[in-house]
Amino acid sequence: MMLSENEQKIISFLKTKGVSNSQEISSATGLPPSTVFSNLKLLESKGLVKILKEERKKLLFLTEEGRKRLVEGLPEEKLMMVLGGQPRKIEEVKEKMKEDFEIALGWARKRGWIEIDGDLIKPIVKEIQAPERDSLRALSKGQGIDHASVELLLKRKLVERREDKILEVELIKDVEAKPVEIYLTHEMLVSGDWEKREFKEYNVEADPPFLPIGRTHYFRDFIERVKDLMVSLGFSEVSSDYVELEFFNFDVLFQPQDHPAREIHDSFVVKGKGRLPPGRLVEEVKKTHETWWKYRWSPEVASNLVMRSQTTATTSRVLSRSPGSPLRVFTIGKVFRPDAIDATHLIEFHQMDGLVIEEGFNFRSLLSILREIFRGLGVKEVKFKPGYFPFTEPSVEVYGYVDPLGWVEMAGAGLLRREVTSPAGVSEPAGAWGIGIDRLAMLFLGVKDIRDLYSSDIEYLRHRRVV
Ligand SMILES: N[C@@H](Cc1ccccc1)C(=O)O
Repeated sequence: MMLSENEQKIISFLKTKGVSNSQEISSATGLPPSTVFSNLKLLESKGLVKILKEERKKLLFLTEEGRKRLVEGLPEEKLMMVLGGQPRKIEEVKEKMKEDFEIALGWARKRGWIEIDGDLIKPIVKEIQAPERDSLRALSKGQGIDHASVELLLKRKLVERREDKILEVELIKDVEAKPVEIYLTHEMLVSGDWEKREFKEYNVEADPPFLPIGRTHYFRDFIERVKDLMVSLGFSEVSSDYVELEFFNFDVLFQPQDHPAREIHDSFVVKGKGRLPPGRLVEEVKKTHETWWKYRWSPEVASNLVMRSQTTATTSRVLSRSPGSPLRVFTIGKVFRPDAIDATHLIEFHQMDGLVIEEGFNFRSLLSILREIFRGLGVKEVKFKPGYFPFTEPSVEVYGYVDPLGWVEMAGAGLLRREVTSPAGVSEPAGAWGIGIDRLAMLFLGVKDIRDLYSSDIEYLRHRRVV
């Protein structure tokens, strides 16, 4: 029977134990777990060991830092060495300890090992022993440690919890193995020695170690695809900040300050005030509100800051720059609204707003663009219902048909009112819409809980199939 050096190491350890597991074998032989796995699979295929159990467990591993500290000592231990039982100048110690100085000082003080006196560090105790060192040593030998010690090591980032596979195995056949070579070396070739040696055979069926590859978050990916679609329809992307003036989130969009329409959806208020934009726009907006809504428009209210509650705020910022025509822009990003969080509601979610300004643009052109967008998104049938938004007239709600749910509300849209375009100096007709992106993503990606769209759980993301 031909056994490699690693296989022999494992076999001789198993001879002493009979039954063992991959973790124990790894710490006893010093072989990394992935090597132990592949060799155990090999040994199984040779009929020497039997795999009794294969399970996944969260295990503690020394971090790189932990391995370093195990060998070199913890920073506070080093500090005590540097002091060597004598008071020493802070500057001098700092010089010697370099980047470890701060941490060392913190822990040594916390443990009551030193005291600071003027510009001196004085040792208080002689015998020092950081308990972490023992814990690290025990762990590296595969021994268990108590809960408090684990917590301490985790806190100091000396260990981390990782999920790993464990194989429980039994030695079922005793073998006297003769050594085989794993590597064909330059020397063997030169001397011709290779002819006399035996080499380890390849096992193409052995499990390789699992190598996770980085990839884009699936919701990010979906958003990118929506962007691609919009660009392919001739739209350019625009964006603006999450923290927004009420002015752009509401006033420019003709939502009066003293009207319940302002609270058509609640918004998060941000402390402080923003600055209204220079130029004629503020005057024009004030005039429009006072003429049509008949109240005294307040620049104070308009300067309040909110977390934008709709990406239509970005649209109103574009308008405020009197962009000219023809214009086709879109924006996709987060909006914020207070709500009770559950499987279908979050306090932050995504919208995709669009704006078209074009000579001759009308309601029919708007519906046709919306049809085109939804077709591009994979929604085959759409239906329009009259709707209401303070800034559009006429307004529609867009419903899309999705199996097996039926008709689902997906967007709001309309032609921007003169009261919105005129103050911004836009004289051509303009169409706008806002599409709820999370809902769409959930439907297309088969996600049942909206919170999963924002998940950072590596296991979940790794195993999620991208549709
Ligand atoms: N901003 C509106 C949607 C909308 C955008 C643009 C035009 C009309 C409606 C909402 O959040 O509900």
